[in-house]
Amino acid sequence: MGVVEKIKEIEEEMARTQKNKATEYHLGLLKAKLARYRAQLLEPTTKSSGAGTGFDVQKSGDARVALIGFPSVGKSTLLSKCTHTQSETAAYEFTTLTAIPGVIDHQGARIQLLDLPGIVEGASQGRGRGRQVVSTAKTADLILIMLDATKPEEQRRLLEIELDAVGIRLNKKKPDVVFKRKTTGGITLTATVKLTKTDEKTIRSILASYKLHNCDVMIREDITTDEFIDVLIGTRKYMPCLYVYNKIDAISMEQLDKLARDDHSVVISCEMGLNLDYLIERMWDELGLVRIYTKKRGAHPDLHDPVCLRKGATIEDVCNGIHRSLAANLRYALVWGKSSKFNPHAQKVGLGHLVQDEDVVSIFTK
Ligand SMILES: Nc1nc2c(ncn2[C@@H]2O[C@H](COP(=O)(O)OP(=O)(O)OP(=O)(O)O)[C@@H](O)[C@H]2O)c(=O)[nH]1
Ligand SMILES: [K+]
Ligand SMILES: [Mg+2]
Repeated sequence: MGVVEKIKEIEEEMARTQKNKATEYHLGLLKAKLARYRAQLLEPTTKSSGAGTGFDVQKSGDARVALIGFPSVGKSTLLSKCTHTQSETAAYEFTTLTAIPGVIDHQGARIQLLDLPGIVEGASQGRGRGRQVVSTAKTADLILIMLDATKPEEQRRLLEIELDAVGIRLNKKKPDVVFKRKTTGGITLTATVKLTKTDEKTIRSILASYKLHNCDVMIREDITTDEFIDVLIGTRKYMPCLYVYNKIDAISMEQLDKLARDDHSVVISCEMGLNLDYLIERMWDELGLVRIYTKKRGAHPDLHDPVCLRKGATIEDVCNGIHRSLAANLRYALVWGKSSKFNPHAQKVGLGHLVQDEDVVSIFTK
């Protein structure tokens, strides 16, 4: 029996099994087994099989955003509207057959927007170009799930299931669990909070099913069994995501109002150019980019070409963003702006100083 059939069999057994306290343990084991088979499916078996490898598109700019959706929801139309790149659009499905990159210039930052082929149900099990699409999506900093506002709401769930099956966790934080393999000493399991969604017995048997007989596990959050399996598998990707409902020109105000209510959703019409600027603003916020303007001694800061970094960046990152030998030769830096203790005056800082959006930085070398 192939892996796909085994997966199907387990899924059927899970669907047949009623969820209650008595079956919780058995379901936990099934879930662990399922996760193992899915991981196998995603590993390339031979070099030429292509499974697990994405489209070969060079990363460029300061961040990458990937467009995922069923066919004909308007992904290529969005790329063509927001960037200078034209991607073929048409009323028939699977118009786009490869990854097409475009660039959005926004507030001095360059965001790469990747148009991708539409995916179909079952994509995670190898249907269509699904696996290639999702592997490429994993290389992005933000996912835009594009949906057709005129289609049933269920399409969103179906897409989420596909992404979940390949280990992409949307808008979720990594579970707060410390897991350490050892060579001897058995299993030490501690929980600093009360576990209400799973229990010690389930966790121990899952560890056993993974042949993990020596390890330290410290659980610091009320996790589910699935979240524990994610920690064990370790290759999960936790990614921010916006749900973009397109074609709002074709729905009623009542429907629109309902779709726009969700925290992570943005409603647009590519064809009518509605709300596209707002979508870019939201992408900017989700990406959490910071712009740092550099200033040479005695000159005005360069406001046209900032160094773009992630929230949490330090002076060291700023140095590396300018030239790779700079950090090693830093004497000190002067910083003006929100991160300066003496704002509006400059503060003298070292490599570890955290910078903030729109800071101005002068670097002094040895
Ligand atoms: N009514 C309406 N139609 C739209 C809108 N945006 C795109 N379309 C139409 O939707 C159809 C599909 O658009 P595409 O951009 O090719 O969709 P896609 O998601 O790239 O499709 P595939 O590449 O086949 O997966 C085209 O006929 C577009 O004209 C919109 O905002 N409103
Ligand atoms: K299309
Ligand atoms: Mg397309």
